[in-house]
Amino acid sequence: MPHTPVPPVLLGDEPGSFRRGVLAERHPAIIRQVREAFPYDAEVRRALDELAVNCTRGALEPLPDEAHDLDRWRAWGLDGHLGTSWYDVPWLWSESYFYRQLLQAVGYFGPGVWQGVDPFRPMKLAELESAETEAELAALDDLAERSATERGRALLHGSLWGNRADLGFRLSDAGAEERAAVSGLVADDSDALWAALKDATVLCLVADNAGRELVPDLLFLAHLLTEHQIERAVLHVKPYPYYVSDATFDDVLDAVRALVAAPGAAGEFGRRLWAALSDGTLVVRAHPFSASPLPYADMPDDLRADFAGASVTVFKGDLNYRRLVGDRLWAPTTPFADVTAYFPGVVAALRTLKSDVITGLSAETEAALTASEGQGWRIGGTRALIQVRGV
Ligand SMILES: O=P(O)(O)OC[C@H]1O[C@](O)(CO)[C@@H](O)[C@@H]1O
Repeated sequence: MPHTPVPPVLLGDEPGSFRRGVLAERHPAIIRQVREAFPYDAEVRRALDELAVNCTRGALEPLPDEAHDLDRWRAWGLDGHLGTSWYDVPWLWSESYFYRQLLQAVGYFGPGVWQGVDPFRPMKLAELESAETEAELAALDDLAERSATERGRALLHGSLWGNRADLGFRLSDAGAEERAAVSGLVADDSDALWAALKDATVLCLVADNAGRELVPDLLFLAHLLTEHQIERAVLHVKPYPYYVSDATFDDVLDAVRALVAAPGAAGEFGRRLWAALSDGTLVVRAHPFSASPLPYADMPDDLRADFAGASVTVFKGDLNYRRLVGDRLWAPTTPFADVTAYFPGVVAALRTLKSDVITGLSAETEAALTASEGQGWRIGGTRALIQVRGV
């Protein structure tokens, strides 16, 4: 990035900022919700209550000596942050460690009966089984009449706007679901994406949320496989529950099973996905780095090799975008190509805007957004983009 000034990494310390609100208000709200999700025993409830106090008023505490991933967190910088206020370490670090500590509190890593029980599963399932999801699946029947090109474009946009479905975001912004999406994209490289997909063999999709985002992601992959636009899809999910609704392998199975059980075109998509998982043309990976508190510029070699082997890698959602470009307050006109120059191969971002980080806007777009909304467009979840580098 020869000419791009690099702003500092975002912290959550600025009073009144969206980021501080996430740490000070969203995190305790998530703990309250988790506390009600299952009949947790007294030990778990106590651990959750302690975390609720610690994460808003205290400093980062260590993981247990026997934690299976202690060395990994140390390699990611744990020792340098212990004893520091949650507000004074990088925001991404603070958020990621919060979810790791939440899973510790509920006994997710065991030993014990709560081992492997996703504390967010009731919320995820409620969404997957909702009337909204049912209506979205029923709408697939109309798509069947359209040309493959039109279907592809509709499914790409379904996957993009599926990113509005984010249970963590809705928890702290109750009006998010009702606010109308603004259909014009703030950046639209979709032609470049289709051009890259024309000669593609392998597509990597780095998933974001389960349920109403993962379902359209899977539909998009099924379409590309069915139309022989790609030979293989690699779906990266989280290795454990994270940011409330982020997709894990269990969520992939729930989504595919829901599709298979659906009537009409949705059921056909489901059977296509089932077959693709069985024959290895759809592969799911849950790399530990997918839930790391670090930007993708710091990814390990094996993950880099995975992305390098893909014709195109698509990053879904706001958090993945923050990690792709670096969690920094870039000037909005900073070229997306500059901040992703480190990435091996063609990379695309499909994201609705739910945090301050943004790159790749034209000066005109930034001026128009700011004139109409101040800085609210950055975090409101009503705006979206498709950005591509490397075609
Ligand atoms: O599900 P997404 O799109 O990654 O969004 C995650 C949300 O959490 C945040 O990281 C804030 O915690 C925002 O970036 C966004 O509101």
